[in-house]
Amino acid sequence: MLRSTSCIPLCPFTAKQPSFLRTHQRIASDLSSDRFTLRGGGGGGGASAVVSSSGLRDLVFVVNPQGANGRTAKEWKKLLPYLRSCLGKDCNVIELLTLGPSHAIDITREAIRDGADAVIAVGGDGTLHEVVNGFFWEGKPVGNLNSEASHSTALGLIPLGTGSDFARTFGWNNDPCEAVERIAKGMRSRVDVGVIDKEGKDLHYFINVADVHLSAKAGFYASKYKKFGKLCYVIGALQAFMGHHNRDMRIRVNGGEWEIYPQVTALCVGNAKYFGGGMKITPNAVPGNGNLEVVVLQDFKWYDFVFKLHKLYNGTHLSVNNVTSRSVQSIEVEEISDSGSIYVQSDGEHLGFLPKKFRILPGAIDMISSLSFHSIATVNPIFSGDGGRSIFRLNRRFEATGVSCRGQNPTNEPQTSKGPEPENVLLKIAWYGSELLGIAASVFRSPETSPIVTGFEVPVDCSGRAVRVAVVDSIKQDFKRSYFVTGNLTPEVYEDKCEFADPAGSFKGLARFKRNCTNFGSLIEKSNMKLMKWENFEDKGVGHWKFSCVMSFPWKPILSATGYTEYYFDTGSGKICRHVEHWNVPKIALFKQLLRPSRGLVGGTQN
Ligand SMILES: Nc1ncnc2c1ncn2[C@@H]1O[C@H](COP(=O)(O)OP(=O)(O)OP(=O)(O)O)[C@@H](O)[C@H]1O
Repeated sequence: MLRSTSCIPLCPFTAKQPSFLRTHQRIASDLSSDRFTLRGGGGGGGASAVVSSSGLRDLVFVVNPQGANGRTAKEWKKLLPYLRSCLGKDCNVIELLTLGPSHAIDITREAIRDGADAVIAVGGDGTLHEVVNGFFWEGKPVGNLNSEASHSTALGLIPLGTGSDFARTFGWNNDPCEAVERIAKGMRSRVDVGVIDKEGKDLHYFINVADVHLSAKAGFYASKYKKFGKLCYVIGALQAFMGHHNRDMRIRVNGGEWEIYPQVTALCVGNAKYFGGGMKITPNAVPGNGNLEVVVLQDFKWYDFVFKLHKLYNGTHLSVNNVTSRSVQSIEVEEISDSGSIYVQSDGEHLGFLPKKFRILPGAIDMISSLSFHSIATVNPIFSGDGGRSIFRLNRRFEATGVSCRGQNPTNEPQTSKGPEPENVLLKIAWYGSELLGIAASVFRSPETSPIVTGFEVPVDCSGRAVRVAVVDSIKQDFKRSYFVTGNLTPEVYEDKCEFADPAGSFKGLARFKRNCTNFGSLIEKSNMKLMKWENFEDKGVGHWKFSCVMSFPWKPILSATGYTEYYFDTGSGKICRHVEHWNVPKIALFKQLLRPSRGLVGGTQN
């Protein structure tokens, strides 16, 4: 019986492996405790098991601690107490950390053989991809070794990766608490899986998007820059462009006639819609309709990407010249010159080079979802209770108790917008670009003229902590000085290494924040900032604000938004250690405001 809620140690894997497994493979569980049922592995997997013998459900969480450059491990650690409190009574929560690439495949196989009720990938698309591959062995689905077992193992996902593109198709964001709620509800739906092979050999499965040539090369390079977060996709794309040539290819759809596709830039085979950190590349793909959507970009030049990138992100590129889309059950792709150098990737993981055949396995896996996959025709998921069966009995308890996540008060907490807001790499570039521009512009500006608040003595309590009410009062004063645009804040109430985050990015350091504010302010003619409401919570204060300004560009655009800022207090010093801005206006709308000319004037502070 597995009743483990702690990480299980792992021992080396030595058994026969399928060809796509890479080195460093390990298999789950030194299950020395008699709480665990040990079983010999069949089908060449051989090894110990991760299974219970009680009536409780066994949920195996396969965690990639290296996902999102280590953020997955941190988020997972924070999530565990909540997860246990939600699921612990009805389920065995079995946590298995991967030790390296491909390990998740082995863990998954063993878990399925031992009858786990669900294997849940915790990490990004790469981890999900490996878990999906663990559902198969030598071209067949892995089965429960107990032939009398009545249930099949479901696939689950807690999306905590860099891109987490698969989750976007269903409107799941990277909020792990929502994912836990989904798992607790336990609705299942059949989901299609794509399979890739080369002349019937080297079978490899994908659940999101497989792609060929430029995008695959970009993904290959992007994987080397994950430490830069979502910027890795931009860097990867730039590197892939260097020396890139479009290539003539031949394709065969559903076993029909071979067709020539000249000058292919990229060919994408979608079981779901998004790849590359939010690009809606196969907008008509539905991971439960028994088809794959193939989108081919031909004869694209670098400037086509500059002018059409936004269309690729919002999924409107199918109307662009040289873009074709078709729904297929299988597609074979070969390069005409047969150079052997055309990259292929599946679910963002490098998978060698052409030629390859891609085909669909309809309804191959039972997936834990909160919706019917057949209903995902548009970006917004339609929640449906009839698409699956409930495997857990926690739903009512959730709703009745209103379990809060991370200590947040579900009624008082300002709500960030839910649902999908595709990350826009363009906006990221704009964000970093504007910061660089600001720095460059500041070189030509006269020295700082706005007064800097200094010498404020923060009152402290008997344990040396800054008095909360004084810190809050300083923030309110800073609002009166429009500190967002003047940089004129009370530095004494902030930690020097305070983290500043907004919808586009985050960084640490008060000095950098002040500099960015000042640089931003220098681009503004008039501004008006008002603190509308203040809320106090145990670990933070929340200021709700209204902001408008006229930018000093020749077309005088007006930016206008409401939002709120969370000010987290350091438990030791009592000072602000995190400053998190939330804009109620979607990023893309702000961007549009910036481009819109106006003659308008905004009453308020003259900067
Ligand atoms: N313990 C580990 N150490 C190093 N690499 C690992 C480990 N476990 C898994 N991996 C590899 O990490 C890679 C990336 O993982 P994952 O997809 O979870 O995160 P990500 O790349 O940040 O997210 P996304 O794919 O959504 O952009 C996978 O290719 C996987 O093989």
